[in-house]
Amino acid sequence: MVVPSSNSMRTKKINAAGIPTVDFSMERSKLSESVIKACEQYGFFKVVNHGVPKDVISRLENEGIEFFSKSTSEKRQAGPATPFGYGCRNIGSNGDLGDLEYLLLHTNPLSISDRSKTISKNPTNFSCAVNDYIEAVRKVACEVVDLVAEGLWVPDKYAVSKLIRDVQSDSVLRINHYPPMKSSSKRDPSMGFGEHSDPQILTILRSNEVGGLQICTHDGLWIPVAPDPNEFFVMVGDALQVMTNGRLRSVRHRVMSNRVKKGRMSMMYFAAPPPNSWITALPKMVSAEKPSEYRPFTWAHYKQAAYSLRLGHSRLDLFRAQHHPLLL
Ligand SMILES: C=C1C[C@]23C[C@@]1(O)CC[C@H]2[C@@]12CC[C@H](O)[C@@](C)(C(=O)O1)[C@H]2[C@@H]3C(=O)O
Ligand SMILES: O=C(O)CCC(=O)C(=O)O
Ligand SMILES: [Fe+2]
Repeated sequence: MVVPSSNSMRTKKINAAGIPTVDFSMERSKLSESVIKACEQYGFFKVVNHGVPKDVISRLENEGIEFFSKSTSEKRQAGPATPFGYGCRNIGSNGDLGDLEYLLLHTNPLSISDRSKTISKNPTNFSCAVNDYIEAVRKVACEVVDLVAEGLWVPDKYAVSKLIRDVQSDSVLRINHYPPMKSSSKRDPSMGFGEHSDPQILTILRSNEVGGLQICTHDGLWIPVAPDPNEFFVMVGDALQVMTNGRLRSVRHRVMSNRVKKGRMSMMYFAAPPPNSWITALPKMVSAEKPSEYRPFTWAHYKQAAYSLRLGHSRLDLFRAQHHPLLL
């Protein structure tokens, strides 16, 4: 497959099978090594043998199918997404558009139960499906960051997962639906979700069997990701890049919609710390030879910056230690 790179329009034949797979049933020391390798190489990998029960995934998937099959006016009752709720075509509030509709939810159980009333005729079923899914993928996210800490020999192994498990955690869940493109559409492929990195610590992504996701390598080449509804994909987010002082870099990604009969549905858990947490390099990642690349900031500061910028902005650059506003 020939995939143009976003900025340089370079093209290269890419083997989609090149994406690393991490098997959670592997022996622990090998496991942490392979997580670090995948995170360093791509900031992206597939997890197999993750232990999340199939019904936890299918219950949320069915809720998503039911919601997105409603009429536009019914769906709009759950919107607009400011930032939470139902959104259609607008991604955020700064003019980014995509060929998708979505539900964005805060993972706080009270917020979920409140939102459920406008999303489903059976809010209890909806909240249960969402809460069970969040609990399961939070475990996967915490396991991944613990493996990262082990692989980097960080003394406080749970320093990062503690933030994700915190009751004040600002994690969010997003369900995206990319409707199938009409065969008369001239724009083939079209941009489902534009190029960006996720601001949080880590993203756990699952989709149905419809593809479209592409990741960008550190050399600027786009790789299509073959969908796998039974497994999860992990993405390194901006906050983990800062915590590892740039050793792991957040992955830029996008979704292209193609002329397919079925729509793509994806569900992302974005693992985030509480708003008042400081996002700084873990002490183990800083030395005289490798001083901190970023100025200290809280998650609330970072989110505020992210939400005031366009989707594709390389917002971490604004927090570089040597960054000077006049050099913008
Ligand atoms: C254009 C935007 C949408 C976004 C907030 C932002 O201003 C920039 C970051 C975007 C993003 C990307 C990853 C997640 O999908 C998301 C929920 C997030 O935390 O940051 C979205 C935001 C959004 O859609 O509200
Ligand atoms: O829908 C997808 O597969 C990815 C979406 C995404 O990157 C996001 O919501 O941040
Ligand atoms: Fe994303």
